[in-house]
Amino acid sequence: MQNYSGEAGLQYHLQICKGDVGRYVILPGDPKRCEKIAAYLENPVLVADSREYKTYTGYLEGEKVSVTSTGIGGPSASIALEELVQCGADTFVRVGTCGGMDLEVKGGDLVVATGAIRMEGTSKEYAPIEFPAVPDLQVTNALVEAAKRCGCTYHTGVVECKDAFYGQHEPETKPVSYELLNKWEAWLRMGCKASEMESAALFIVGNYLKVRVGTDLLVMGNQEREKRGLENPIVHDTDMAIRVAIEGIRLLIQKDRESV
Ligand SMILES: O=P(O)(O)O[C@H]1O[C@H](CO)[C@@H](O)[C@H]1O
Ligand SMILES: O=c1cc[nH]c(=O)[nH]1
Repeated sequence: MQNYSGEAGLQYHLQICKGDVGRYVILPGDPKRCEKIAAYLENPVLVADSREYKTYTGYLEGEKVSVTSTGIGGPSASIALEELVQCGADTFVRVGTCGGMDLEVKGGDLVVATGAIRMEGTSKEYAPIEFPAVPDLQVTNALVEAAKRCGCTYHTGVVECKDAFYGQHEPETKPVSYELLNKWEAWLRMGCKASEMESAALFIVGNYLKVRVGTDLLVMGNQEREKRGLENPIVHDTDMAIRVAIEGIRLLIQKDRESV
């Protein structure tokens, strides 16, 4: 590939090299979430800050663990994953926010994704649409176990990924409202838990690159509950989702050590 970075081994967008990151990487969307996550690591160091990609590296259980923000949407998330894998990372937990869809999913709950609807563009540039966007089973099991240990209310199930945030929240205002509304109704009928933007691309790129990817998400609110006049708490605090991701990584480190 053309070397845009000008320096051997330096990744063009993330501005990181081999050795800068650990095998395990936590992936928030928002760069501002990186500090909060890094605070759970031992001796965290900011290793790069480039575009929407901020990277910290520290330690958990004596193992190098990193945090890299992916920005919003599949295009930037896929770049982050590709460049992190080039630097030796192979296990990823996306820790993000989402909007609840299923009526049982309330603001403040967590969702651990068991699959993602590919209503975004990036994953289609990797794999035909028939290929499902599924997370790694070991990472997903670790996140479920972590959610239990953290004592939070969590749901497992399929999340919807799209490119237009306002297509989710104001579908009736869009020229293609007929398509957005009909598909949304189908996702609800299929029991989809929540809507967010990056997991489908991360799962598909993860499958392609043969690395492990899983997702846990804070539910910020639920527009379907709002629509029906049901109680609809709005929650912004991502701390529990972060703690679940950290505990999930700890469990994976332990399991990976046992299996060598
Ligand atoms: O909070 P993050 O991780 O950014 O995730 C969600 O928030 C953004 C939209 O507000 C999208 O990136 C969506 O997936
Ligand atoms: O409703 C929401 C909340 C977070 N992220 C989304 O994509 N949608």
